Parts: sequence; C-alpha cells; structure tokens
Amino acid sequence: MQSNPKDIKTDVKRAEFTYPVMESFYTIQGEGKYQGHAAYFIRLGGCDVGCHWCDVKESWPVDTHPVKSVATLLEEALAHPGRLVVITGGEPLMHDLGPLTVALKDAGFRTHIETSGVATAITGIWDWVCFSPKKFKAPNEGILALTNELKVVVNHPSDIPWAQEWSTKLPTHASLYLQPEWSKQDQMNPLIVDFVKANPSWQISVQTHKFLQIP
Ligand SMILES: C[S@@+](CC[C@H](N)C(=O)[O-])C[C@H]1O[C@@H](n2cnc3c(N)ncnc32)[C@H](O)[C@@H]1O
Ligand SMILES: Nc1nc2[nH]cc(C(=O)O)c2c(=O)[nH]1
Ligand code: SF4
Ligand SMILES: [Mg+2]
Repeated sequence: MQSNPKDIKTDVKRAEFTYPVMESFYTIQGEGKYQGHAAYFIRLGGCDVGCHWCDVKESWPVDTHPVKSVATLLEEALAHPGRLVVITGGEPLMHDLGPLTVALKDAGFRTHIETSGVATAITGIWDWVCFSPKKFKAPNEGILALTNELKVVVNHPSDIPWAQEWSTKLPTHASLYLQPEWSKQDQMNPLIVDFVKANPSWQISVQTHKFLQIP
C-alpha cells in the first residue's frame, strides 16, 4: 500500500528525533529472562536516580554524550543479524522513547527496556519491560502493569523482603529475579540461593556478561 503524504511527513519527523547515546553494542543479554540471547544494546545518557553501586556511572550526565538521530540508530542496529534491541541507560525513560521504538518495531525488531521506572511519563512500545526499582528514588507506578520481569539488585539482606513487596504489585505473569550486586556476591549469593530454594516462584539473575568478559 502506498503511504499518503501525511505518513511520509510523520516518518521523516520520527527519523530526525534525537537521543544522547553513551554507547551501543551487539552482545549477549547477560541478565534476566532473555539471558543468553543475542541483543543490540542502546545505552542512552542521563540518570538522576543515584544508585551508589551503579555499574555505569559514566551514563549519568545527560548532556555530554553524542546525540544521534533515530535514523542513525536504526541503521546501526540493522547492521547486525539480531532483531532484539535492548534500550538501557542511564535511565532511558528520561527520554521520549516513542519515536525510537516505533521505528525499531516498524523495522522488525523486538523492543526490550531496562528501567528503574523513575520517569514523569512512560513512553515507548515494548515487547519486554524489565523493571528494576531502586530505594533511592520511587518509580512512576504506571510501570507496574507493564512489567514483564522484576529484577531487584540485592546489595543488602533487607533488599530481599523489599523485592517481595514489589512483587505483590505486579501482574501475576511477571517473572521475578534477584540479582546480586556485583561486588557483594560473596555475602549476598548464599542468602539469595536460600531464598529462591524456599520461594521457588523467584529466580536468580547473575550478570553473566561480566563472567564472559563481554560488554
Ligand atoms: C545500569 S542499569 C540501566 C537501566 C536502569 N537505569 C535501571 O537501573 O534499571 C541496568 C541494570 O543493571 C543493574 N545494575 C546496575 N548496577 C549493578 C550492579 N553493581 N550489580 C548488579 N546489577 C546492577 C540495574 O539494576 C539494572 O537492572
Ligand atoms: N551483556 C549485557 N547484558 C545486560 N543486561 C542489562 C544490561 C544493562 O546495562 O542494562 C546489560 C549490559 O550492559 N550488558
Ligand atoms: S537507576 Fe540504573 S543507571 Fe541510574 S544509577 Fe541506578 S542502576 Fe545506574
Ligand atoms: Mg550493564
């Protein structure tokens, strides 16, 4: 079917929309339900949540990263054979993710997001939402109904009951993960293992890409 002139204008406008991009890379999803799958990651700049253990603090500034258009991001993503894109950050929901995700979906990608849910608006069209709430800033509760997986970083024993509280607010189909904070594995892993054995609706997510020494 031929597009009418209005559609062409919308497509052009969408393609020109820009985002601050810290990095993008084709790798293996290291965490959660899609662990082990080839995925193209787009890491957007900007985060004001302030997790002291954050493993990508370089992403926090919003205005120091190169700005890229949807058209460029799409072209770069299409250069790889995988058709799964993970939008992460930083906190990706600081940006209007509508233009980027519509373009990616039009091009045949599955769209996944990694988010703390801290946002004034929850934008984008998503095949998979990983919600990773943080004690340092409350999420927009609009994220709850959209959540496909809950992934709580365990940096202290009290993070486990805190994760259980979040799980009660989610759709029943949501997958539930506890992920040890990378530098606290010796202390947290035994607690997480015991918890999951006693609460088998939960699973462990370890950051497998770090063991594999890939991005
Ligand atoms: C860097 S964050 C970016 C996306 C978003 N800001 C968020 O926090 O969900 C990506 C994932 O890494 C997790 N993460 C960050 N630092 C970590 C660490 N030191 N150990 C384990 N997981 C970590 C986050 O909780 C989140 O699930
Ligand atoms: N391989 C790989 N898997 C990941 N899953 C979530 C990540 C993120 O930083 O959002 C991440 C990442 O940085 N690398
Ligand atoms: S919300 Fe995500 S990117 Fe922001 S500080 Fe926390 S872990 Fe890092
Ligand atoms: Mg990471």
